[in-house]
Amino acid sequence: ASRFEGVSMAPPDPILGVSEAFRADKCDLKLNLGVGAYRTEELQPYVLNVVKKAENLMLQRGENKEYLPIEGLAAFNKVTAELLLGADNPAIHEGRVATVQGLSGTGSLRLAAALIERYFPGAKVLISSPTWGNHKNIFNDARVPWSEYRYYDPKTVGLDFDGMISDIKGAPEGSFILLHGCAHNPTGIDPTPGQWEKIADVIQEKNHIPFFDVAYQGFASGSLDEDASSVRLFVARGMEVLVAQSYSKNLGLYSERIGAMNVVCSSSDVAVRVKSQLKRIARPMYSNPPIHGAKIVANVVGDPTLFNEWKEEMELMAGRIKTVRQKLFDSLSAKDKSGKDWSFILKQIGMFSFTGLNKAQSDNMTDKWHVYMTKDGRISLAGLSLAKCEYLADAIIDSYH
Ligand SMILES: Cc1[nH+]cc(COP(=O)(O)O)c(/C=N/[C@@H](CC(=O)O)C(=O)O)c1O
Repeated sequence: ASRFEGVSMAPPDPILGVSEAFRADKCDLKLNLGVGAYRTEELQPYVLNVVKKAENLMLQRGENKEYLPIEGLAAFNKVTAELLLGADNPAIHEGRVATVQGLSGTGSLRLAAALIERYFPGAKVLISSPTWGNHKNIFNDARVPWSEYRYYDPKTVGLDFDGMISDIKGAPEGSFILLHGCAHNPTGIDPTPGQWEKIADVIQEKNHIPFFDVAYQGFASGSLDEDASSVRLFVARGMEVLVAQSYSKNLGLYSERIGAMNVVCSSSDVAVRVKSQLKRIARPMYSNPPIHGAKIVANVVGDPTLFNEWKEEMELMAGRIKTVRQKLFDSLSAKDKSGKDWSFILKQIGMFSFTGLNKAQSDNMTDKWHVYMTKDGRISLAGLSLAKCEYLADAIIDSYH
């Protein structure tokens, strides 16, 4: 008998497992609205033109394959902090930002979780209810206790702002509050600028530490600066802030695993020490990060022409999702005779729409209509074409009623 006999079968991942089921489906009507990955109107994966141009540049220049430093590519770390905070941000000029290249958003969140586990024993992380399917796994595996703050209100299909504020107020002083910088996953519901001000107030009052997950900068509104405004608000108030970044969606670098962990500290002396400890955590975890994605980001942002072209392509991607969102709303409104108000779909932002379908109804979407989505009722509009909106509306209406 095997020595690994005691190893049980792990359950499929709630998000990435959906793509596996989709691939196994032979029906040609099938629709993958599971993973948050952009597809074109032809439902094909999309490699941005600027990425291809940057890669051609890199090939011409010839690159060696030497190890990167533990903290990653310096040119990348510079531009990623500037993209997030604005190149003129005083925190950057005062050397108060500790930035380490991470294995995309997931790896960056994991680095932060390890730092919290090591230096804030007993501290809790508060995460939104609901939140991205992998947040709980990351903190569980890093042995960081977490609890939830109210976020989604099924009655209004909107933000339970009062519940959110009271749960953040009620948390033990000095808790980490995990916030989605923009395009909240899975609800697509973001606080208004006024609500962000109040969230910052209560976090400051309670001496909590804000911890942003920024996986969609530029992808939500189409503007890099607008989508970073929540983070910049907290930094402008002089708060110390943790920010995990990902270039999976906004630059389409999903499998390059390129992201960053930024810790905005109150002094440069502290930032230097924090960075040194992030390196100490990274070295035994994966030693040093992959170069290719970091070079692409540094080359795209470092060249004004490529940078502008990237911004145009981001607006195109965000724009396509907005038209698909509108078309889905129009199809649902035209077809549904029940008088249900579907306008919540238009109020949501980013890649996802939180349909309110429960698990059984989501199962019906898959079993009967071959529409693949996550069981919390989330659909990725990035995987939807205008041509398929009517079909999807039929499936949703059939599953709802
Ligand atoms: C909020 C959020 N944070 C971090 C990540 C991690 O992405 P990375 O590729 O590690 O940078 C994702 C990915 N979300 C999509 C894909 C996934 O689940 O991994 C999703 O929600 O479908 C997020 O939606």
